[in-house]
Amino acid sequence: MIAAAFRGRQGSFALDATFEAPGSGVTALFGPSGCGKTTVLRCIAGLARLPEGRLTVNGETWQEGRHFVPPHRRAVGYVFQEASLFPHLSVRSNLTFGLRRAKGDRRIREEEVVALLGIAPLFERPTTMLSGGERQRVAIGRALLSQPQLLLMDEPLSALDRFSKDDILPYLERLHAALSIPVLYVSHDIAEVERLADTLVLMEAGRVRAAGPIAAMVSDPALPLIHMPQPAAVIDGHVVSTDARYGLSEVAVAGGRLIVPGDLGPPGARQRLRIPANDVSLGRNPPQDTTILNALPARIVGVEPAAGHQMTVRLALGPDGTGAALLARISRLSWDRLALEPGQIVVARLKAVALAEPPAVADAGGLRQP
Ligand SMILES: Nc1ncnc2c1ncn2[C@@H]1O[C@H](COP(=O)(O)OP(=O)(O)OP(=O)(O)O)[C@@H](O)[C@H]1O
Repeated sequence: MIAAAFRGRQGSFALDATFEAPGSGVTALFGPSGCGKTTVLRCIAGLARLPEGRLTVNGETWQEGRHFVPPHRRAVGYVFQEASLFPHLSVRSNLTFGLRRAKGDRRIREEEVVALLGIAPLFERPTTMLSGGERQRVAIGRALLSQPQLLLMDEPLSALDRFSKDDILPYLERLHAALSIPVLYVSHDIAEVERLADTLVLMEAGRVRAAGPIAAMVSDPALPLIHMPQPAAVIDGHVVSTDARYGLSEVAVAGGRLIVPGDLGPPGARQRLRIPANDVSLGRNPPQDTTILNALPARIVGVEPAAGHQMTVRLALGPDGTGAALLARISRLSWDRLALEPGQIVVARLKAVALAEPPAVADAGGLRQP
């Protein structure tokens, strides 16, 4: 468990941020530019010290009153927007530098990090001959090999172009699945956060507006996320079966089963599904003669007005309407024509189910501690 509370000023900026994050998994700090996300990470790393601060990380107190553990004594891995690799060293030597900084037990093993991030083919290259995405993978590897208790990532993808982002995201997803240490991940890209995070800390103007499990936060009508132009539901599930002939997998989620493109791994493998509200339509009856693969019963929980005479309908999957939260963006006209109202059981039709598909690299499951 990470418990943080930082209060004070940096120049004209006032920070008053208090939150708790689980001791494992990815916690995203999300909010508009200038709301204080980087400042919070710097306080956690000990690079900034506000007059009032309290920080405990998995039972160790790093800051309280006058007690302040200096940055070099905090077991923190820090990955920045632009990878700051040593230009005169090869990839291998950059990684070894991380290992040399390691204190205490070497819980995170080099072979595992290399496999997880797909770095082996890059070993002998000078870092000046890497793409942006490759540089970030090496920077993440180096940070992990310093054996941190906590990994801090500050917009690690924001300096990358779309292609490099798409290249590196699956590696981050694998990292997430294999890593036992907690990750604090700063981003202002909600789609990225929805793919990676378990917990969301929503910041606004130096304060924490709300914090909690991401699936609940993205569909909470009291929070701004559902009111954004392209809201999406986040649903975690596990693979039930795969069908090689059709290139599909069946994923069980609370309240139903979804058919998803691709081979998503063996039965039992966990999968995160991100379902944009614009890809969900509603009907009163099961569809007939349609190419849509996923049509599931769901209960209308509530409805929020959206721009352009549209509505965002909040749903709970399952014939009894108690399953995972789903969102549908429909026109006001459709809502009236179908005479929809909260409490009704409807059929949600999912046009596409985007999800986090892990890359085909060697297994690095050993990273997870027992
Ligand atoms: N050392 C400093 N002295 C004075 N002001 C600072 C200092 N560091 C940051 N700020 C200001 O504090 C505010 C919060 O900055 P911060 O970088 O933490 O925001 P952010 O949410 O990470 O933004 P972004 O998403 O753009 O990176 C900004 O207004 C910034 O200009």
